[in-house]
Amino acid sequence: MSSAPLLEVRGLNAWYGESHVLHGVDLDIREGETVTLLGRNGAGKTTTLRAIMGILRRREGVIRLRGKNLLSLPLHKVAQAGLGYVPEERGIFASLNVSENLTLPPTVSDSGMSVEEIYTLFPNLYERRSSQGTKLSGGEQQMLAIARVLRTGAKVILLDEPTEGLAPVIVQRIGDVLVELKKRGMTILLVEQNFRFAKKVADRFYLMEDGRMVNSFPGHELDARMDELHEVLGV
Ligand SMILES: Nc1ncnc2c1ncn2[C@@H]1O[C@H](COP(=O)(O)OP(=O)(O)OP(=O)(O)O)[C@@H](O)[C@H]1O
Repeated sequence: MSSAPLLEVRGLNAWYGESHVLHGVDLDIREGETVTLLGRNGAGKTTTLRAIMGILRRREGVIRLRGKNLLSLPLHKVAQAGLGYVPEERGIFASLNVSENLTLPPTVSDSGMSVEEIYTLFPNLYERRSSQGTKLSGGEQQMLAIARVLRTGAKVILLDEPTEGLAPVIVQRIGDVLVELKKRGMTILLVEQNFRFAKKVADRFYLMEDGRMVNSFPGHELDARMDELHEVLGV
C-alpha cells in the first residue's frame, strides 16, 4: 500500500442552493484502503460523496485523484478518471434485465470488469441475468448497482449505505463482495450505519458532524470507541 493518498480532499465546501452543507471537509484515502464515513442523519455523508463525484456542482476546495484535481471536470471525465458512485437509491435501469444493465454504456475504460468476471463475482446475478430490474430483490439490486460501477473500470468506489433495508444474510453476502474487491486492490469510500458490517471491511473511520470531519481512527479501534460513537451518533 503506498503512503501517498490516492484520493485527497482538502477544505471541501458544498452548497445546495444557498444552503451551505459541507464546511471544509478533509479526507485522505490511500490506494487499496476502505474508509467508512460515520455520522448522524443529516451530518453530510451523502453530500460528501455527491460533492466528490461532482454530482453536486456547487463546491469549493480541492479533490485530487492521483494528484489530478477533479473539481473543474464534468461528471463523465470524473468517471473516466476512475471514480465510481453507487447511490443509496442504486440507480439501476428498472425496465431492463440484469444482462442489459451490465452491457449498457457507459463503459468508461477498457480496464473495467468483463461481464464474465462480474458473473463470477456475483453468481446470483448470473442466475438472474434475464430478470428485469423491478423483479430483483433489494440485495440483487444493490449487487447489480455495484457491478455496473465495476464495469466502468472505477479504481475508487463511493458506496452509499449498501446494506440499508437488507436482510442479514444479504448484508453478509455484500460484505463478502467488498472483502473480495479489497483483495483485488479496490479503494472504497463507504457510508454505512451498520457497525458490524463496517467493521468487517473498514481500515479506517471518519466521523462527521454538521458538515465537518470531527474525528478519524483506525478500524481496530471501533470496539473500544463504541460508547463514544453511540453518544455522538445517537444510536
Ligand atoms: N437536495 C437537497 N437540497 C437541500 N438540502 C439538502 C439536500 N440533500 C440534503 N440536504 C441537507 O444537507 C444536509 C446533509 O445531508 P446528507 O444527506 O448529506 O446527510 P447524511 O449524513 O448523508 O444523512 P442521511 O443518513 O440522512 O442521508 C442535511 O441538512 C440535509 O437536510
